[in-house]
Amino acid sequence: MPSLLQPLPPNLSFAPPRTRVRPSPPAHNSTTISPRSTTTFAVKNTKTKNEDDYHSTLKALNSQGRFPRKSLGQHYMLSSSINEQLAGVADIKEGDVVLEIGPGTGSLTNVLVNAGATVLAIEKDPHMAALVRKRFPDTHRVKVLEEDFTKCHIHSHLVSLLRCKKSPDGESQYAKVVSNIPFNISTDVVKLLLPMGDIFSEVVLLLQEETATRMVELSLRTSEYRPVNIFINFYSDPEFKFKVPRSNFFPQPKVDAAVVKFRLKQAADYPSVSSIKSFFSMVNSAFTGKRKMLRRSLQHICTSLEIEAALENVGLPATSRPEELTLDDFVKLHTVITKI
Ligand SMILES: C[S@@+](CC[C@H](N)C(=O)[O-])C[C@H]1O[C@@H](n2cnc3c(N)ncnc32)[C@H](O)[C@@H]1O
Repeated sequence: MPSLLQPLPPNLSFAPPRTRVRPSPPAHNSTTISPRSTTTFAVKNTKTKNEDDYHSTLKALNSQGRFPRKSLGQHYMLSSSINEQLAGVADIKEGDVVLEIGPGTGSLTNVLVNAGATVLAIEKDPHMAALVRKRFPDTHRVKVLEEDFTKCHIHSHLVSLLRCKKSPDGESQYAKVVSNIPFNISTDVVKLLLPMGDIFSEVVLLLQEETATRMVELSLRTSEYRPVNIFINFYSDPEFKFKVPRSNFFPQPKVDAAVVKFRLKQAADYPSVSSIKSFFSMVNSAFTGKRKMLRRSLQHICTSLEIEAALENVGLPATSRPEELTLDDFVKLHTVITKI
């Protein structure tokens, strides 16, 4: 069986970085590292204290003799100040329980632990999981699970961790999620986490910028408007926090990133529908078939005449298409249709 991560070929090991200090402005510099003379990874506008992260990230990778794997979305964060901002967005403080998906070299984990959190870190890459375990030997502060997040039973892991942390007055505590996740599992992560308002109060994710914008902006009446927008707003209040230029990652991705904070709703605050499963089944059907009118795409639920009547009943034109309906409109339509 080939190793999950390919060892660095000898001619592709990371060379010691060359550092150029710009004379102006004095507080900022530009550091350039060349794994090969033909390839250049540059970190611009990072403050002097972030150089540590830059060097330690490469040192950690070198210590494993590993080259970042594209299939695992391994773009490591080089700026400790961005990691601190991520923790700040989630307001991490002493005693918090935090889930981190994909800790990588543990640079964000370190910031979370320094802020006082207990971290449950889930890492798919066995080499990186071993690295994080070695870096944080205190298993009371950092618990590392070597698993694929999209397949693990996160709910049971978190529930037992939170039970140990229950406050003396018996009040339940909520965990938080803070993660720089691989871009290719963003939608899966959001779909898994947002309905968990019973254990998480907020989910702070570093996402591809385009995905972040699409998840937060409603884009009603555009082809960008999808069932996932209905899903996100059903379970949370999303907020675009800040953009992260691609130059802050190693290796540098082809796109910029951005931080989104999802404040999770609790079940009592979800829009009132008779069945969440049947609601999302209707929403998904509504969006099948590009630019189809609802009176056609929902025909498997009831007749077109009944759908037209239901649309008019909730104050919408009989010719409505899914991209014209807000979450509230879908909720009202579902209520009327399920009574037919
Ligand atoms: C974008 S890197 C971020 C690493 C680190 N958090 C940082 O900020 O430098 C994504 C990390 O997620 C891990 N990963 C990829 N797919 C995963 C999955 N399905 N479950 C858990 N971890 C995964 C990768 O191995 C990698 O360490």
